[in-house]
Amino acid sequence: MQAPGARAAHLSEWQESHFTATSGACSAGQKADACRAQILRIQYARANSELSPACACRLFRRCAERYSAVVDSDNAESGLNNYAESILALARPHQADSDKWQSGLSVTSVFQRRSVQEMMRAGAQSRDSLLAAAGASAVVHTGAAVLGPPKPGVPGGSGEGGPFPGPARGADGTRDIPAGGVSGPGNAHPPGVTDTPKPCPPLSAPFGDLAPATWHATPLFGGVRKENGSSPKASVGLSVFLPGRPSGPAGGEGPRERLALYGCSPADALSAPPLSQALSKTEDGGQGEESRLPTFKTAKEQLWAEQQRRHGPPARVSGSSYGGVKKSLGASRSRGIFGKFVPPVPKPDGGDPGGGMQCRPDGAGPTAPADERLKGLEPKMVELITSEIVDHGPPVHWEDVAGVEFAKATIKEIVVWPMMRPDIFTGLRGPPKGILLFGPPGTGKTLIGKCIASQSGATFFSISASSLTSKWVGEGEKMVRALFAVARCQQPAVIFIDEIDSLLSQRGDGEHESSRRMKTEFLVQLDGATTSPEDRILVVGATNRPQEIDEAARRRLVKRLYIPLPDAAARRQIVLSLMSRERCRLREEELALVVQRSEGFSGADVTQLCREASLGPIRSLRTADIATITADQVPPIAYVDFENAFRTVRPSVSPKDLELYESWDRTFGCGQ
Ligand SMILES: Nc1ncnc2c1ncn2[C@@H]1O[C@H](COP(=O)(O)OP(=O)(O)OP(=O)(O)O)[C@@H](O)[C@H]1O
Ligand SMILES: [Mg+2]
Repeated sequence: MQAPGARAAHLSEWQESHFTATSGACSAGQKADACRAQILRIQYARANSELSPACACRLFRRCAERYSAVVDSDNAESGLNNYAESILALARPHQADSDKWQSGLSVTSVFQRRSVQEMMRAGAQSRDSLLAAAGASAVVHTGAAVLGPPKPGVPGGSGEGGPFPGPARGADGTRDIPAGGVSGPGNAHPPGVTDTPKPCPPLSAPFGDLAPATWHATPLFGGVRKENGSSPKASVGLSVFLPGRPSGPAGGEGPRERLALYGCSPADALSAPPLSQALSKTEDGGQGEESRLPTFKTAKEQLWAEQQRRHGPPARVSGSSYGGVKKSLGASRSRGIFGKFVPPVPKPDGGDPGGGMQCRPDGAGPTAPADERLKGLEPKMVELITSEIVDHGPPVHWEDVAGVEFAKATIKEIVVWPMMRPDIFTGLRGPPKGILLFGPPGTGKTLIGKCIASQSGATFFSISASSLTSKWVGEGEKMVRALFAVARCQQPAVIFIDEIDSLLSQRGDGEHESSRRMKTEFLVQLDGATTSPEDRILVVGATNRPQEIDEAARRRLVKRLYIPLPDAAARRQIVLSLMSRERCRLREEELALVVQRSEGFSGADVTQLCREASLGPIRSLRTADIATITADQVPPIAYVDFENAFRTVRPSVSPKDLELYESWDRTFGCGQ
């Protein structure tokens, strides 16, 4: 017996949960919780003999009815079953991600699970005792009765004959006991078979309905009210993803139908996300099923299989790794699915945009170039060009280059537009094939080169002439030939030669033989590239010593653009751009002062000035503070830091040098 105090507390709990379960102010979840708590309390009270069996049974039934009304109601406010609906709707598309995914749970297998059998036994036992006490007229021992929720819409759907909901009810208020129905509580067979066998409702497909068609499969997890095959769940699943389409049973579709419905090709489906791979294994084996289903292939595998089917065994590396406008030739680029070497040139028949280099079957590298134009070149050299000379730098935009508006406009006209509309830029309008960017050091010539690389969409070969002369001593001549040959195979192409003066300086008596040969070769190639009308190769040279360039080369670099020191607006743009990445408290008039005082600075000098100024706030700190300070505690850059920076940063270009550039520009330049 309980103490009076404990009993009082017990009573108040009863009242409280009864209020919660019936109150209109409580949410459906709270009501369900209260009902569950009440059921537990009834069991507890009955076990302590506080309630008579009949009373316990009555209370239990009422409570269970209330509970199932909440759980099974589709009403978004008063019921919980809407959650189940949405979860099922969410789960359904994941099944569609993979053709062969299916749950390990099926109508048959779920009843063979030990946990389900234990539940069935326990449920049947307790129901037996309660129903017996209440004098119920029918006993139902079907697995579906245990697991299946009551039928909303059927009065007393939870079963007036007991607390456990059942799948079907006869007109007399007792449950249908199917023919051949399972009679024992521990029976692990599937639920009863109806007299007229019906196909499985397709909606149970997400949970792996693989039961034979003769089973009248009662939905295992509730919520499906109609069992006539036109379940609302099917339309829920489809209406989410296929608005406007006639809803039909999703589970009944074959893979092809589903693919067609979802508007993707089988190839798309094969390249489905890894989720499909993860789901491709059923929970409890399902190996037998797996062997009947089409094998899942990744897009890569499929591509490889198709290539093998079409072209036979791989004698050469596929060029399919080339894809974008900017062709990938370098070491850092994708090298195809199995290939070690990415051939740099297209097949002569044009069928394969990237193929061209024969690979040894052992994958040890290229043997002989397949393209006629690469014949006679050392494959090693071709590969060097493709891996080292093709540009890989971060993208540079036109806005990153401050000032030099005329040069930028001209380059756009010569490089970008002809690439965009080669049909317009023909004949007289044909773009020049050689450009020379000249001007004082640090004015952005190399930067412009990088910008052309990013923006032109052509294959961009960037080489420093000094590396040609120093790195490949004695081989420079071959290198130059290989460079132009590869570029010819990779049209449209831009060859950017930085410090071109060291390659094309005036030929003199004291010159080394190999250097002279290389220079001659360059001129020959430049001539070929610039005179051949069908070649779409642009050579861009940059130099800060234009006066040293051989006149023969100068003639071939027809557009000679002066890249001068930045004017005030350009200097302002550089400062603003650099300071925008830092914490800086420069007022407008202070910025104007910085711009004014940096007159005569090159772009590189202005950059250096800003670097120096940015160190000012750090220098103002004590050494001890530097060790402990957080990044946000560093004081912002102020005008005083620029004042200090001006003490150490001076212009790198002298007025005398400037005079030389301007005079050369007046003589040979193509500026306004
Ligand atoms: N017009 C500019 N706009 C923005 N930044 C510039 C500009 N000019 C120079 N710079 C800055 O100076 C740096 C050096 O420029 P760059 O290497 O392009 O000069 P360069 O003209 O090629 O010099 P050199 O003749 O010595 O090779 C750039 O990385 C950039 O930070
Ligand atoms: Mg440079």
